[in-house]
Amino acid sequence: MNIAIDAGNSRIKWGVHDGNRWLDSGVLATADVAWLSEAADEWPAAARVAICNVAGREVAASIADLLARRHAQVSFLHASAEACGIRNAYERPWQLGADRWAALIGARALLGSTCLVVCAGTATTIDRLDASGLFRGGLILPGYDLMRAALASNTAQLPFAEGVFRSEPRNTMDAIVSGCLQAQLGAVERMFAAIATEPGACCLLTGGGAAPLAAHLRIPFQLTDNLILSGLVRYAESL
Ligand SMILES: Nc1ncnc2c1ncn2[C@@H]1O[C@H](COP(=O)(O)OP(=O)(O)O)[C@@H](O)[C@H]1O
Ligand SMILES: CC(C)(COP(=O)(O)O)[C@@H](O)C(=O)NCCC(=O)O
Ligand SMILES: [K+]
Repeated sequence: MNIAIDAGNSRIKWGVHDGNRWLDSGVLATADVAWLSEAADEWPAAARVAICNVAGREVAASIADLLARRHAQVSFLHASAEACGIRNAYERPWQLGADRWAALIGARALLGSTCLVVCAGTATTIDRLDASGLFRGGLILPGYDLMRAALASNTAQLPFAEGVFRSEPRNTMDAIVSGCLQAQLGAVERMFAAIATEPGACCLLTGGGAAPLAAHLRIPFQLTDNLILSGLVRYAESL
């Protein structure tokens, strides 16, 4: 039995996996990390726990503390030069976010072909994994909600926009929504253009902000819930 915990900048996602399927899962705001202990009370005590955390030391310490009282086998995943059949071409491999590393491990377990791994969370990351298992590099940009929030908080006239995606927006709300979405989509599609001719090239899309991107992407893609959690299970199984 494995428990996977993905602590992101907005939300903590967790799941209990029995080797074949997810038995239980949940989501909470990262600010409410203390509530994770309620969920942990229900987890099987003998399970291995694998965690990726990009939400800072305090969140890591809170999670480690609440698990120490319940689970003996707790491992935090950190990016490295190589793990689970993936090699990391980052200049400083350990600098790569642990969530991106977990997503790459999850992607490799799902596909053997070249792919783009897109995690649409607080930030959007767009990572290139080749058919040999080499992570070649990737992009970090503000997520779609963060882009809209940045406009709202740094301009006098722009609100946090709830508009409609249009090719030729003719009001402020639609212009913001369309601009921020086009920025996300354009980055993904431009990165995909570099791998499009490779056999089986595909884009895996995950994260809380995946749906608005999925609605408009013009490349072959798979929406994959739990990509990061699946990568964590794979990592836990490799220990
Ligand atoms: N119900 C929701 N609560 C919070 N965020 C949501 C919700 N639905 C969609 N989102 C979007 O999902 C993002 C968080 O996704 P997630 O993958 O959990 O990110 P992170 O790993 O950065 O915490 C938010 O920035 C927001 O854009
Ligand atoms: C890029 C991220 C902020 C994404 O975090 P998220 O949106 O999932 O909360 C996180 O993976 C991170 O802090 N990475 C470290 C820097 C890097 O990956 O190069
Ligand atoms: K992300």
